[in-house]
Amino acid sequence: MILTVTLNPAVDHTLTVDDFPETDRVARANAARVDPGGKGINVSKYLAELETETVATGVVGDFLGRFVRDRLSAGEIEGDFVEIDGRTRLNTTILTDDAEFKINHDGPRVSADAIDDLLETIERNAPDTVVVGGSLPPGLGPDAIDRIARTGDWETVVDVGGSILAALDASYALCKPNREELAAATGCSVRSLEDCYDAVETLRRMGYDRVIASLGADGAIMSTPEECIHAAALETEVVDTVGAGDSLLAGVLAALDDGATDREALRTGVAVASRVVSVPGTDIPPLDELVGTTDRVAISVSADCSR
Ligand SMILES: O=P(O)(O)OC[C@@]1(O)O[C@H](CO)[C@@H](O)[C@@H]1O
Repeated sequence: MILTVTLNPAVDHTLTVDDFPETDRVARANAARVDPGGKGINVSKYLAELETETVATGVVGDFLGRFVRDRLSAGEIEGDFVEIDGRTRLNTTILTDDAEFKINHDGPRVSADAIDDLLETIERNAPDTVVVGGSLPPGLGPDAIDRIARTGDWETVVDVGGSILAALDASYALCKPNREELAAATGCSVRSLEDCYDAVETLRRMGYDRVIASLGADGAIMSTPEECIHAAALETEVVDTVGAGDSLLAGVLAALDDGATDREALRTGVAVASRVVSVPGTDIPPLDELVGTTDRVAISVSADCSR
């Protein structure tokens, strides 16, 4: 079972406007939606839609925390959260015809005691894999993630910011940086695809067994001890990129859990992400239509990333 940990969950508020707000004018949104979010929670949402067994954990509080719990259970996504005194944050996305703006709140203060409760929760669920996703709320440092990785014999996967990736020092089976996070974690320039290959290798040398870099329109790279795979993105009409990286990771993990090879798993991840960017918010589109699209994901393979 794949358990996800979101240390800083969010309610994602997505507003669609015709024109972006101007100074001193009220902008009117013609569509709005709210979704339970935060990177780990999104991974669980997509895993559940892909029929992979998952439990979402993390720390939630107050009415927005209740919303996260309630919406997950209404969607039949198993949750097992630790309650805190603070209020789960509200993150806002504004979509216009041709642009996307995202404002993320820091989130409530979380104490180290909440991590003790969380560790108990994780152990009780006996996962094979633990995915820690998203930012750290005020009060917690990278050592909270290292504690999670060191507590059990599960494999730990991280989808966290670049500075956190650089600071972690437990053993990690996989990390999934985006382009910005790759640059921040390694100090490498990541303008070209070649730069990304180099940065991915640097990250593997920093101790991550596998690295999957999500590169938006440039697709994704997966580097393993055996090979380095690039998968091109599928052409699709992009409505909202929020959650794209989470869905790529969920697609890869679901396929690996089903016994797929790394190459097939990366193709599935890219196909899932290409579908998810076609809907607003961190909504879960039906993913059964994926059949057939994974074959369309073009891949190229090399013996290693350092070419
Ligand atoms: O502030 P963080 O934790 O880095 O990111 C939080 C977030 O932007 O990530 C998800 C999309 O990946 C959203 O559901 C959520 O609002």
